[in-house]
Amino acid sequence: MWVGHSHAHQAVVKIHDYLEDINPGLSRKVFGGVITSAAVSYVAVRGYRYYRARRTVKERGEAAKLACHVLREHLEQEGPVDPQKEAMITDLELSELKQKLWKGELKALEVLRAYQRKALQVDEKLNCVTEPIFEAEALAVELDLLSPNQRKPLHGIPVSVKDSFNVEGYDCHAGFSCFADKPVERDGDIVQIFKSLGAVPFVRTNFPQGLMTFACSNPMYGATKNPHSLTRGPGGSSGGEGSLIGGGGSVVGIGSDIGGSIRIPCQMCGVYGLKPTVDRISNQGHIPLMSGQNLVRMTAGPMARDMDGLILVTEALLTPRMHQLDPYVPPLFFQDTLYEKKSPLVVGFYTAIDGVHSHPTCVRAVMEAKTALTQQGHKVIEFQPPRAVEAVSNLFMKACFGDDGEETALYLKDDVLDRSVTFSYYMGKLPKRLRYMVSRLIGFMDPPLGQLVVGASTPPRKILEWWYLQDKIQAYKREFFAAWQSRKLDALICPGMPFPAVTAGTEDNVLAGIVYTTLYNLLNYPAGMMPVTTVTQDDLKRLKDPSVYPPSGALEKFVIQDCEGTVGLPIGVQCVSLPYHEETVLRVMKDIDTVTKTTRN
Ligand SMILES: CCCCCCCC/C=C\CCCCCCCC(=O)NCC(=O)O
Repeated sequence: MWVGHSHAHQAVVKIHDYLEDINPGLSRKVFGGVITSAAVSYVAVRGYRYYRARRTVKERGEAAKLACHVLREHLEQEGPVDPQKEAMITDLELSELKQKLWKGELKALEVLRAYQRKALQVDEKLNCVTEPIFEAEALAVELDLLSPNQRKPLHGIPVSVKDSFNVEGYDCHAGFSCFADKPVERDGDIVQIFKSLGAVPFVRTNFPQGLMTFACSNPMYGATKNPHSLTRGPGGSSGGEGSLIGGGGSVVGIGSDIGGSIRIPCQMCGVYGLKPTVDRISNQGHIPLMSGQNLVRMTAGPMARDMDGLILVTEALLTPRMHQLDPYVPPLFFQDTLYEKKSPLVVGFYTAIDGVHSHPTCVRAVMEAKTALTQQGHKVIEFQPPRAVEAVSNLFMKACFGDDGEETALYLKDDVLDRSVTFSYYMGKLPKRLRYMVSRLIGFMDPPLGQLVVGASTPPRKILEWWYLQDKIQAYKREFFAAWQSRKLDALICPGMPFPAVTAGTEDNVLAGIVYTTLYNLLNYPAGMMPVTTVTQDDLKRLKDPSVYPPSGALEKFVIQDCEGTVGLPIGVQCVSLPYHEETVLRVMKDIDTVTKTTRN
């Protein structure tokens, strides 16, 4: 390096001397000209790339809108519809819909049409659909030709798909223009499995740029709204799914989660979802962001409008076919023995994690779930996860942001940046020492967020340090399991996010809330999220009482300030069990749902 540098230096000196010999002052002119042209070319190239990216973003967004318009026109041309029948179809719970399709009382095509129309209608209000999947029609027509004994478990069920999963013939770009307009050749595994089960993937749904935030907006498709309050966000990153399902435009969908992306929108939009153990459901064919990072891995999972729907779909998905497509999915199919076990369970509970206070409705939701489980004969005992904020900061954040945000920055180079990612993008751009100092400053205003950002700002630098990080994660997993075992737990209930949906675009103010969900990605425990209750006026009174909800940090102050208009917003409970015990998670969720569904305000 030094040798090359010294050669270059000598060459410059020689040219300089030569030019000065010809004409004194000429070298300044020549070098000045070279530097100016280099600078102008650099700015021109970057400017052109940015212009091209803006054009791609605009055209991609317009193409998606046009695709929705084309479908709308196609549906209108089909002639008169029976709105009552369509409303009956889209109001059915998943299990009822399945029965009617199985018995032949409903045709796959008429169910698809009802959902296409409903999804477009919901999308007009919430901007949750990115584009329709046109091949759905041919699939439905084919399904209607099958004889009854050829019907598969999810025969004719329409499924919405988060845009970050591969769908043959469509691009998969996560909001980065460098990936736009490059159609993929193969469906992602989970899409393939849904199809092989007879389901009909029919629309793709919105997400935040780069997927690493719980907002839901990107430059191509804009921001998605919450079905319960148009000024609030749906959560993310599977926010398009949450919004569409919560708004009634889909009965079941596919999301992904590395830090809460399935569970957060479930809480914010009042829907049901399951983040499985890594590799219980194949992840092949999801956009490969952070894919070389193996310490905390992204996982695909189902989201549904009702509890029985979530169970039905999970049971259907955990088939031998999944293992055939991806041999790294263990050959562990739906375990009826766990789900149907009659003996009472020991369920731990906590209402808050030290350092990040829990909104009174979130506390009440856990207590209502606790009462429900006790009524069902389970034993519910207190449990506090050890060192949660510290573990997420020092382990999860180091693993997930250990590249200094380089991967995202690479894809975003000269691209259009969405407002939802500016904080992490520019934090990544800061020189390391400055970033560390800024993180410390953030810590004065918002201690848990400061801790998280310090974690992200001090990643492992050498391979040996990565090994040590892996060791520390294993050690934390053992520590958590020892605490779990000491209480003889089968499962755990707790808040999934310690506040309801926040005003759209303000998610950065409450980032520290992610410790509630990311903990179970770090541990790789399966975790489900389900609606239990809604915010009441009385909860808001208690929110403003410092003895109930101390305004100790920036997050809490923001939640109090943002609480106007939150009455009626859904709040859920997170249910957790040991790795590969998805069936226990579902059993606990079902037992809570059986009681709380009837009394939900
Ligand atoms: C390297 C620069 C430092 C950046 C510091 C950023 C601090 C941000 C704090 C918390 C953000 C963590 C967000 C995690 C959200 C995960 C969402 C998710 O599960 N995505 C995966 C998916 O959609 O599949």
